[in-house]
Amino acid sequence: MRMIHTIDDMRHLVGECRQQGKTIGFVPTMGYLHEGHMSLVRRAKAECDFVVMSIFVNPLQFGPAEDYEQYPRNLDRDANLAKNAGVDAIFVPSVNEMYPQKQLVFVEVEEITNNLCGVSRPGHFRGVATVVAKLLNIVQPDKAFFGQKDAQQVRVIQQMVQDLNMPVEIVPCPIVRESDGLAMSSRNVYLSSEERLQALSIQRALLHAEELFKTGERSATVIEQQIRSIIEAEPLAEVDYIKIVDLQNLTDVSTIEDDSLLAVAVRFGGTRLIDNTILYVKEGQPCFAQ
Ligand SMILES: Nc1ncnc2c1ncn2[C@@H]1O[C@H](COP(=O)(O)OP(=O)(O)OP(=O)(O)O)[C@@H](O)[C@H]1O
Ligand SMILES: CC(C)(CO)[C@@H](O)C(=O)[O-]
Ligand code: BAL
Repeated sequence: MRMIHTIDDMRHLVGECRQQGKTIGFVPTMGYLHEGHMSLVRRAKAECDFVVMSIFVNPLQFGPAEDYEQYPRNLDRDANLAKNAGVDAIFVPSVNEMYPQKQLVFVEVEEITNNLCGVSRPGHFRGVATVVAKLLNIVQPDKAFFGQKDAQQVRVIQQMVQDLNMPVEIVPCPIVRESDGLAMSSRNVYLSSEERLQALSIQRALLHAEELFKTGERSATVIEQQIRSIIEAEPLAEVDYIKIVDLQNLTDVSTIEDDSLLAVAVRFGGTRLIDNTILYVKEGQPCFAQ
């Protein structure tokens, strides 16, 4: 596996792959790898000849009071995991390599960033869209793989690629969970054992919501209230949001008449966790993640 630190070297490697007629799959991450990331790699390997993973904690997507400095980092561990998973190259640029001077150009995705994490984390999606646009320009993949855990992020990237005519297919991949149901996240390492135990209420609440939905409940308010009461029964839980939104435009819905996203963000201690499930109304193909 190659470890690449500069944009020039990355472009050179990608050029070689192209000359050999290989398709390129790209898995962007912020590192501290877990099974969720590995599931993206497996999908990329199944669908592409050459797999590039980026590991870059992007300062542009963190707010001033957020955890940019504390974000867990361990390049040796990540490089080993990536190599064992069959990643062909990791792209590990420095902040200076990605932002050598003051960035004056940003990608702003409107409307679908006006809800959910876009409200709690002002500027977050501008930072995400901008760095993903840069990474896509550097790696020039045929396909890029994103986790459904960050459901709003997937929608934002899909919209960016569509509106800016970027020649890449965005592949959403299902949420991977710990055996007890907690969605895998690099931030789970921040949780104390008590916080972690109480965080299981998120998955319990989502499963309860799915059951309600399956038995015919279509009131978003009823489902949201029941989820809230399950999560808030945990003394350490502080709900940021619990929302059912339209799957395409991410606006609030009151009655679930179309495919919808049930998304939650909850803090346990200082750790903000997100999770979600899709409530499909339409028969047939899921339109968001397979
Ligand atoms: N549990 C998971 N299942 C599937 N995909 C995941 C999971 N966790 C992260 N991913 C995906 O991996 C990619 C990189 O995410 P990232 O490096 O931010 O990991 P993370 O664990 O989500 O970190 P954090 O939530 O703490 O920021 C994203 O596309 C993200 O959606
Ligand atoms: C897509 C991403 C790598 C951009 O920094 C990040 O938001 C993430 O890890 O989900
Ligand atoms: N997984 C999304 C990256 C972030 O939380 O900043």
